[in-house]
Amino acid sequence: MEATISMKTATNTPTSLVSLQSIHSRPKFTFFKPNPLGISMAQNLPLSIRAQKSELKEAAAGISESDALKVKEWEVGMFQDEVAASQGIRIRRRPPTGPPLHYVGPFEFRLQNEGNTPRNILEEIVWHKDVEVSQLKGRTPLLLLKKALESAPPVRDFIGALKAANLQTGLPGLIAEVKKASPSRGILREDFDPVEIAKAYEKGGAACLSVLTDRKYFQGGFENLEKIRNSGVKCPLLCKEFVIDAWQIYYARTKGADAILLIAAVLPDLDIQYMTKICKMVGLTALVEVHDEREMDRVLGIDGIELIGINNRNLETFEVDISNTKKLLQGERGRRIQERGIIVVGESGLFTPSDIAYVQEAGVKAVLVGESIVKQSDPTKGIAGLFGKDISC
Ligand SMILES: O=C(O)c1ccccc1NCC(=O)[C@H](O)[C@H](O)COP(=O)(O)O
Repeated sequence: MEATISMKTATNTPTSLVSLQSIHSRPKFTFFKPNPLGISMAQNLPLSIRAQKSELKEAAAGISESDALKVKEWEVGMFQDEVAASQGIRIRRRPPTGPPLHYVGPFEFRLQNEGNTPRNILEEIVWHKDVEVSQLKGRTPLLLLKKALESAPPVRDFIGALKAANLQTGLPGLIAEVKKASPSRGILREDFDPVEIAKAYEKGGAACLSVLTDRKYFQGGFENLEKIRNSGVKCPLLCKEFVIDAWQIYYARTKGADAILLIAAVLPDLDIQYMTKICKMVGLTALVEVHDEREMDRVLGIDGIELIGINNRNLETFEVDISNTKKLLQGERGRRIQERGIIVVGESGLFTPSDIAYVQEAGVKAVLVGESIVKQSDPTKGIAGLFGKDISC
């Protein structure tokens, strides 16, 4: 279906449209670049419009540098999903035909179709995040964030803490997750006090903490990350987010994160490459998460990866299977990981000492655990139960 274009008044005309119109004097060039509110999408433009791209390029010659940059951004946005699909990524960054809201005159109506309905929960989260991040960026531009980095709390060594715990206990270092709810499990803990839980985890021997910052789907927030960071808890903190834009990396650092999650099911190779570099620039550790062999092979093809998480949960179906960790570490992949000194984290669905032993046997040096410990009335005891012994020393 062709993109349906909705514009109520000149005041809500997407800025990208305005800028492209200013490049072109002729009205037929009414291009719709993906914009912060997803009002219209370029990815699925009909071929006739795509063909005009070269014409646009020609017209762009001689325009100002900032307008030329906007044309480039438009081109990149246009092919984003095609590039992702060629790497086996099924998650589309934005609804290809725009959101289901449409306006005719003063009326607003919903028209649901394949192009504006998310195929699964991960895609829904990503589409929502895209709008959320665009709005946040509008309020705090990157330039301001970069300035704020100067007063951010110092970075702690995330991988160092995991290695030290592994050496000390002979067990995988624990990344304990501060999570109130999740799409698959609903509310995990009604009496949710993030700082109290973080302190209980630290007391129980957690090496690092993972803090959910997504509000809509996990009932988390950046205020939780900040509060934990300012509470005196010493464990390095992972910002558990759905990163789709480098801006979020800077933002997480200003809020006191020491590490951040990058999900290979969402991010094409170039994004992972570019984002891991930005992480290094600002001092953050990147935990790059994979779920299947293809994602693992893509990530192993990228230089500078130090920490890989294998998620046992399929984020599209919610199916959990801890043998996934073993499957992805077998044979050549496991050897390459060892050779390169990459630390692997086993993630999701770990409930018992035998689950921990199973993923350790498979080759992980760390585990990321949420549900099984956050649900315990005393999370400190929950950690001892998970490992079958007290790991605080
Ligand atoms: O858990 C979900 O429902 C979920 C849905 C969509 C995207 C991500 C999701 N979870 C993130 C995680 O995988 C877990 O928070 C993490 O690995 C800990 O898992 P668990 O120990 O099983 O709580």
